[in-house]
Amino acid sequence: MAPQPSETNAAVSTAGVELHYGATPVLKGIDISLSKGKTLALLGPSGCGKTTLLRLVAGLLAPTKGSIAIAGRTVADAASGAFSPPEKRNLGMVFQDYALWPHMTVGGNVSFPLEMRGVGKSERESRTMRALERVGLGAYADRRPSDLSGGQQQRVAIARAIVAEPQLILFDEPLSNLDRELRENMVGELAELIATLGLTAIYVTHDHSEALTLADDVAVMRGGLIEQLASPDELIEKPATPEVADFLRLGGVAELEYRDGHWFFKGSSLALLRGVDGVDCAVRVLIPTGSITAGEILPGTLAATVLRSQFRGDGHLATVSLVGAEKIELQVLSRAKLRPGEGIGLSIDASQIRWFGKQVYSSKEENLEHV
Ligand SMILES: Nc1ncnc2c1ncn2[C@@H]1O[C@H](COP(=O)(O)OP(=O)(O)OP(=O)(O)O)[C@@H](O)[C@H]1O
Repeated sequence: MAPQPSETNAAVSTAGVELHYGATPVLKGIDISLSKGKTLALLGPSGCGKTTLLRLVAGLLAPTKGSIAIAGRTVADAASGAFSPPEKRNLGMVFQDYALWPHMTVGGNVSFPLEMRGVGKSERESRTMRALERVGLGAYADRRPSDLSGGQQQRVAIARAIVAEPQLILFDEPLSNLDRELRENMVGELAELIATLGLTAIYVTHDHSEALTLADDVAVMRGGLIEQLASPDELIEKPATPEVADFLRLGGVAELEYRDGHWFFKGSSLALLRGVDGVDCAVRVLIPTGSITAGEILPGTLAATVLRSQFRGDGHLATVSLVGAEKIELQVLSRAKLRPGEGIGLSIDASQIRWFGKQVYSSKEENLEHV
């Protein structure tokens, strides 16, 4: 029997969804369930299948296998061939390029979905004004989109997406065309708007900070699969795999091997920790940025060389490589500006290291005095 969406009372659910282009699988079995009023971010590198999944939910593509339900109603099912087109799914959509009609006024753009639904003129006008006011553009109804800034145009697109009060809003990288400062402001505004209006939303992005700011749940995708689906707090506390930790830039991922009572950086004679239990094996670990203190090279610290450094608001975030294990790159937050090529000493708190693999080591390991 074909897999069915597991939670039929979810706002959106997918069960075993696959999408192939010819013989190439792009999505390889996606199961998600999103409750009403929640925001799910689809996060992952370019080409991992985020937009494809969004287009399947929108009804712009049909799954090769599996099924999709919106508000408990099956909208696509590969086994039975059932398929509802986008206009029957009661959705709002916001795209990266805004997709506003240049020949229409701002008000005309926003009221268009209501016209499509056959809403009468006076109700259309009042709902359009309400939607524009909600995004702070009440005074702009008679302007052309080309007279507005990028950020204002994207607000118009959001007003158009919410005007018909759809049960679900789909965002496809809506802020990626905006410059960094505007994007950072808009993330906060969008999060507030989603919360105030109680929207249920799916939000595609490749920007981890956008996803962690906006979403109740984040699906980290890789190669057509969901690597981990969890709340932002859980992802940060307990990334399931080194790939998730790396993608979320939680710190440096390193492979360690156990020899002679010590954990060495793989392929080097540089030991990170003293091990308590002697098990000859190799594991990958996350060394979180917050576990590292940078200072002078002193006895007891690990020597490192600064590769690059960027100011990020609460300090200088530097990428450093370890002397003696140059392939290992770690991220260090420093109050002082660090210059490329500069040598620094690192102290790493062993209790904060996250070990990936079957065994839990951290409580048994001890910091090593480096020389
Ligand atoms: N019409 C198509 N025909 C063949 N392959 C396609 C088609 N559309 C997308 N793909 C492939 O499917 C994969 C997933 O694409 P998708 O656009 O979903 O990725 P994405 O995670 O949204 O990436 P990006 O962030 O770059 O938009 C990519 O390898 C892409 O090349």
